Amino acid sequence: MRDYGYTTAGAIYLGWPLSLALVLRAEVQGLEWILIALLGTFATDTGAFFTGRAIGRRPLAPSISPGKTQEGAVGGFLAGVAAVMALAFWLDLPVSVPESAVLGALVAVAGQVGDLVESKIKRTGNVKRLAILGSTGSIGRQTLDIVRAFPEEFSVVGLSAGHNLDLLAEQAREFQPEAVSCEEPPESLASSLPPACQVVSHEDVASHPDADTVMAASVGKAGLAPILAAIRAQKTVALANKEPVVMAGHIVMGEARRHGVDILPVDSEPSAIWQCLRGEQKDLSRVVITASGGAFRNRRRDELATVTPEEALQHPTWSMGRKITIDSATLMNKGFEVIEARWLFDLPWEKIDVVVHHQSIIHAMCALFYPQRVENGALPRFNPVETGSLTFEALDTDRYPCFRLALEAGKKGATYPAVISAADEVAVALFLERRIAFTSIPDLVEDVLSKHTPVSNPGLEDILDADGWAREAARAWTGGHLVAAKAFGMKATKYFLGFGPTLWSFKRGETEYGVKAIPAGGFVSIVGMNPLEYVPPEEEHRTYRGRPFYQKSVVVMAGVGTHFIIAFILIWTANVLIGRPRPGPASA
Ligand SMILES: NC(=O)C1=CN([C@@H]2O[C@H](COP(=O)(O)OP(=O)(O)OC[C@H]3O[C@@H](n4cnc5c(N)ncnc54)[C@H](OP(=O)(O)O)[C@@H]3O)[C@@H](O)[C@H]2O)C=CC1
Ligand SMILES: CC(=O)[C@@H](O)[C@H](O)COP(=O)(O)O
Repeated sequence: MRDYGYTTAGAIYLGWPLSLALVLRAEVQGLEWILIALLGTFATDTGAFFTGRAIGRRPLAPSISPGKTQEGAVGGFLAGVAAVMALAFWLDLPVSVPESAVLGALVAVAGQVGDLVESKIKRTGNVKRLAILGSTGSIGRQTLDIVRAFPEEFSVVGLSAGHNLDLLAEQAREFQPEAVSCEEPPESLASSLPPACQVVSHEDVASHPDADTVMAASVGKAGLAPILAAIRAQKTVALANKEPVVMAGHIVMGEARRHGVDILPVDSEPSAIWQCLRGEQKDLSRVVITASGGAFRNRRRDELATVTPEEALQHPTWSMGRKITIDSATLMNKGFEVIEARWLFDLPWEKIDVVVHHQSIIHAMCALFYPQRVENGALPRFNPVETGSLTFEALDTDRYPCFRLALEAGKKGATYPAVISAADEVAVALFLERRIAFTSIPDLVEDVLSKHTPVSNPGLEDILDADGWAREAARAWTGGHLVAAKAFGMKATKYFLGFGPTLWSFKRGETEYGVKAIPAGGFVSIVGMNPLEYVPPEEEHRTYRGRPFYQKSVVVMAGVGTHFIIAFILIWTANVLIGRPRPGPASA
């Protein structure tokens, strides 16, 4: 009965006023009167939005639409009246100035009341108002596909992305959010957005007053601050972005408890656990997380040193973003999921097991519709006959050092999880840029972890410090091999200090030297570092790969030695410029 009621009311609410437009159109100057109604409403909305943003303080109707303010309502009213008066004059309508003012007032009030009614309908009808972090990524785009498929269930209030501004602007034009954020200067985006859409910070998108649910789908550490902002603003968080929980699980979950916020896992493994448990955690003896085994599950270990990023990005069952796909191939992703499960479900480590399950069937994803489950016709139905047999195998942890490292870091706690997350982010980026081999990912991560001085019971500041330190240490890992390479006649094509966009460079001989924007570490590119790289036959004798083992070792060790020298120079400089603390008299 209720559904019939809603359907009939919807048809009347939309159909009846629209039918009046047809009646109006048939009148003398009908088109002009319709224009007055439309443009007057548009001016009211725009005036309310900008006034509210600029000086809005006092809420107008917080239980219906928390984003609207009394100041905005006044600004909208004045803008509506002014617009209708100007239009009436310009379109030469048969009304006096006072009559056009009254007409403007009616349009402005009706427009704002209509807005509130719409908000009330959305609230009553349980429309979820989403802020999507990482909207241009794999999970973000899938989330928007769901919004497209179920427009009556969701509205989009905010979108946040990194650097893909074309797609972000396209999404904003389609979904008309109130706010967007990105990692580029606001002016590079603002002109391609709809007029009422503002560029704000990621935290502002996540805590937008009109949003009730935040889909956290940015990658790596980028999501940490926005997720905390969402929790503190008491939004429900649908969590795909696992790294913030890995880095700072005790802080994220502690804040969620303190603010009474639900964290709904989107990542398929914790989501499956969550759906099985449904709040019942008593007498749980074991949780099993499945691992696909990643892109190289059928490769021999001795083949892994030469695999390319393109091969590593071929996940056997999923199409996902680049970082998680590489993490899946190293099984760092599985280690992170164990840490994530430990925090999300408050489980002791010994109750979480991982098994290899090549078919990746034992998973689920339904956080957006929580607490309901909704069938999505766009997805293929599970067919057990077509799927065939499901297999489960023990995980060979020797084969996947990253899994072991993640678990060790998780169990040690302190700032180690933040360090492994940061070092892994850098290592994966370096591998994707072909600066290190696939097998160097665990070497780099282990080396950075081994150099870390942990802080126990870390606060957010300690975690951010550890993150920054680990990133620098990870970037420095590749630098400093140039001199030795040249000494052996290898062809070094680039030697840069720093990472990211090039600030300044010059070419001398066959090598480009320069400085990049992010002042941490550096790198050298030597021809033939990747055994599969194509090199013209006449240059083969100058490749890294063609050199005897001792020469390669010297080049590698020279990099390490350079780090010592840089560290020594930095400490010496600090001693000279700042001095050293003198022990004072002992106090009793
Ligand atoms: N893909 C999947 O199926 C699954 C993913 N996850 C997790 O979900 C998260 C997202 O994964 P996925 O969608 O694959 O990743 P993608 O790489 O496809 O997308 C990442 C998103 O984050 C944005 N982003 C990157 N850097 C920043 C930054 N500094 N500030 C703000 N936004 C940024 C990107 O923006 P832009 O592209 O504009 O630069 C993009 O929108 C990860 O933590 C992953 O582990 C979990 C389970 C499954
Ligand atoms: C789709 C999803 O949620 C990923 O976490 C996926 O499960 C990765 O699987 P593997 O790490 O087992 O390859």
